[in-house]
Amino acid sequence: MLTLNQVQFYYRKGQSVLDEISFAVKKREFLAIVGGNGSGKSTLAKLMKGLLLPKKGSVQFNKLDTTEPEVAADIHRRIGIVFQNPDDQFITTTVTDEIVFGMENLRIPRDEMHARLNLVLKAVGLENEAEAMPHQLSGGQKQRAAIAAVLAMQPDMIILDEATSMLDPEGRQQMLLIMQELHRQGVTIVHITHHMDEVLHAERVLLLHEGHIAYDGTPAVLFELVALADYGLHAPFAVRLRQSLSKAGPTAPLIPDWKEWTRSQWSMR
Ligand SMILES: Nc1ncnc2c1ncn2[C@@H]1O[C@H](COP(=O)(O)OP(=O)(O)OP(=O)(O)O)[C@@H](O)[C@H]1O
Repeated sequence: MLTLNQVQFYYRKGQSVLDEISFAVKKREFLAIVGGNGSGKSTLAKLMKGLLLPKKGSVQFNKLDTTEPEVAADIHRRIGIVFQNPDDQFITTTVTDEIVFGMENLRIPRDEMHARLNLVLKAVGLENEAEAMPHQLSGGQKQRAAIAAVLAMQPDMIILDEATSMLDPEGRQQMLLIMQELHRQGVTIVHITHHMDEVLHAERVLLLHEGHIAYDGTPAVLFELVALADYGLHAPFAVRLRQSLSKAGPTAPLIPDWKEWTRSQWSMR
């Protein structure tokens, strides 16, 4: 569906941000992309959406190069993106207008637009906020409104670029449930995050480090075999707890020494 082949990108010549990036996102896949600060995740998201073009190599959507002008319009409709800061993505004054805006650009007939509007509001649980102004919404509601606006275009793929990072635990949980449901319905999901517990929901994870792919595989193997601390990351709480308990062996007390355990977790960071 989306193929990156030997991609290199820099903002300033001689200062490569991404190098030799090759991977393919398969249709209906749930892919997570993780990496420390400045590892190139957002840059990669923009290359995948065709908002940036590679300096070397190629990004192809359904075998067509993102450098081709006619491919840009197709990608605009078929790959949606939701960014980190919900306040940066609203251009209209109500949730409904925000959702309708993209559809008007696509010249969707009025009846169809109305049907899609109701569908996407329901999908993200914002039926009662249809006429609300975006700035009146909570952080989680804003991100759900942003997803609804993207969904109304009926994309094949949604890229969420740290879209959960500014949300409280409940907001994050709701977003994860929406991602899982969309994935179940056949939408390809690319979830960029630094919350490692969210990676557990993905089928596959890419670890970016200093502009290179350091790992491409299942979350289970990543947590089991990769020294995440070397990449400025640490495994989810549940995985670390299990590893600590299994290290302690079968004779370990049922209630672990929490003080000792917490100390060891902090020293891993
Ligand atoms: N518009 C820009 N102009 C110049 N340099 C940039 C620009 N955007 C990003 N960079 C640089 O590119 C590198 C990768 O940044 P990017 O935002 O892609 O990383 P990231 O992994 O998403 O980081 P974070 O997790 O901190 O958001 C960083 O060194 C950053 O300073």
